[in-house]
Amino acid sequence: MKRFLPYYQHLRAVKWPFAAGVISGLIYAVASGAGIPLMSKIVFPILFPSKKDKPELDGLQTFIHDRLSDLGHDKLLLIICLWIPLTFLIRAISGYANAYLINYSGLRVVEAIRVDLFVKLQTLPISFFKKNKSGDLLARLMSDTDILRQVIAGASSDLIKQPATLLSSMGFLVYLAWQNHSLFAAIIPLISIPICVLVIRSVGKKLAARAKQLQKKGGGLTAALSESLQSPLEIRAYNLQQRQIANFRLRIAEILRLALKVVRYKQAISPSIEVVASIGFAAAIYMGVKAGMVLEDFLGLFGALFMAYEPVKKLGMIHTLFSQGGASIERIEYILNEDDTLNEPETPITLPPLRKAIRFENVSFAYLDEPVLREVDLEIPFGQVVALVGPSGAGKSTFANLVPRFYDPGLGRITIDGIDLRSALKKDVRAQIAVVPQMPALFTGTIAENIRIGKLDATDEEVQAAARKAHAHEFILAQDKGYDTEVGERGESLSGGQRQRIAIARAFLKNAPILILDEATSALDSESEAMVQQALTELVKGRTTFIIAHRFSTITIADRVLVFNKGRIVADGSHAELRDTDPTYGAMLRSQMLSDTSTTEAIPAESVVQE
Ligand SMILES: Nc1ncnc2c1ncn2[C@@H]1O[C@H](COP(=O)(O)OP(=O)(O)OP(=O)(O)O)[C@@H](O)[C@H]1O
Repeated sequence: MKRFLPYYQHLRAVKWPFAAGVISGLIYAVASGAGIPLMSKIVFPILFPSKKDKPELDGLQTFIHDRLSDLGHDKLLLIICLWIPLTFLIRAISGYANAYLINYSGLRVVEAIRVDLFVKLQTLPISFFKKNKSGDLLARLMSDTDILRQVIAGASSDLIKQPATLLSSMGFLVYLAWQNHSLFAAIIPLISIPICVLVIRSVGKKLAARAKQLQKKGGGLTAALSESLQSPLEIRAYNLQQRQIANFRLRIAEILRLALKVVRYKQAISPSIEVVASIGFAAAIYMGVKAGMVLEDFLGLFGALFMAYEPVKKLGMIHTLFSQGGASIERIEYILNEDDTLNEPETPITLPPLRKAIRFENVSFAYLDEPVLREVDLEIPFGQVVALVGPSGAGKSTFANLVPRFYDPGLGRITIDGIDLRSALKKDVRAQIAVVPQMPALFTGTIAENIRIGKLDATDEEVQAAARKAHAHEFILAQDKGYDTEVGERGESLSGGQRQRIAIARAFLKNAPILILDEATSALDSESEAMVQQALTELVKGRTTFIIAHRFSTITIADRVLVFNKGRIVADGSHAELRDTDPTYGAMLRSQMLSDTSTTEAIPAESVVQE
């Protein structure tokens, strides 16, 4: 329960509906807790003949009793017959208002938590997404917050109403007992309430453990599902359907097993409380009769006891809800409390556009323990086009990813015109960089909207000019609706080359002084390849460019080549220099020529590098 308190701060935004909800809960409690037993205590004895001459009443009760008696039997009967539905009407309206308003407040809380989670996910470093599966994160954002909504909505409406009902009926019981000594013995069965609490606590604990496992498995299932939905090609190409189905069945069966356990514990609470309560009732009857209790007193006692056990039962259910919700809170907090490992500086320095050079000063970096970049020390003057080559896993992408601060160096520093990247805001660093990834992501929306990502306020003319420079204009016009063509979820309707050209158009539009380009490893068709090549030649002009090169054709547009091997730069120079002086690079080129001189334009660089 304590764990949920911080989230109730979101209620500040809905304080009035929440307050109205609480007040209706109190009205509900008074109407049901004290109203009904009160009727049976004061009113029914007037209407129904009893063995007892007159009920024992206190001053106020006698006053009410006398006024009611003065009305006459028939009139009173009419009033009571109206009073009963009226009491229930008040109970119904206040109960409804309470449930609606508290649910509304609960939903607003969940809405705020979902937004907080999303905001947090936008700021977390890339490393967080590498270590967590997107499906699991999705489950935390959607299913866990939904469970939280159920908890807040389910619990909140009762959280005020039920304790208030319990208190009012218990207060009434104590009051009755105070008035009538014979009742004292009869309220002793109330000690069965603590027994109920014990039952609730122990079941709640078990339920919490199972709920935690269940939510975790649920996250795993969503992750597996999203993986499966994202890889239809591989699944079919490798005939993995049966394996996927078997895997899915296994997960579902495990989830079913855990879900049933949760249901068992959840459903056990109410009947257990009823059994304990029925023993309490039986004890009340026994002790009441032994103490010489009269029917009117017993009716009052019975009503109040009934009203007292109902909230205990409901509170038990709330406890189970909180136990289940605790597991979700834990999973939500995993995201909310994640530290941003790429801290912003306390007093950020304004980063002017790059004019002179980017420097890597003795930079080393490790994702885990093993360094993947070692003592990299170099300067890249403004406007230089640098090709990064070397075997797979040599550290090329890691090197390029340090420039936009996707990661920070473990040792050493990277500067732009002498300013350490870590002393500027991440958004300012990234504003200077355009990135064209290997498989550019296209967002849901039109082609124009996808290009406009480079500059959100770009005019249609600017978008088209960028597309022309990227050699994308023609194929865009050939689409059904030209620039207004919707691209699919992952841009599946476009070819790899077309997607790259849209990403290049984005980069043209962004017009940033630094460009990072990760070439597509898959071969583009020769026309697309030529288009991309032409677009790139244009794009790199006047920008400091890093190209993770997979094609030798790319090296021809580079001023400088960095050869990576096992995290070190083992050769650094122009294509011509390295070709003549560096044996590794020379070997790379020779192997390429040996492999097939006719396809030199499309041979992946790393395929010819021997470690
Ligand atoms: N997020 C990560 N967590 C842990 N290790 C990683 C991570 N990303 C990369 N690595 C490891 O770091 C090393 C360098 O990887 P990097 O991607 O920089 O190589 P690369 O030269 O770009 O390779 P490729 O050409 O295949 O993309 C590899 O051994 C890789 O397994």
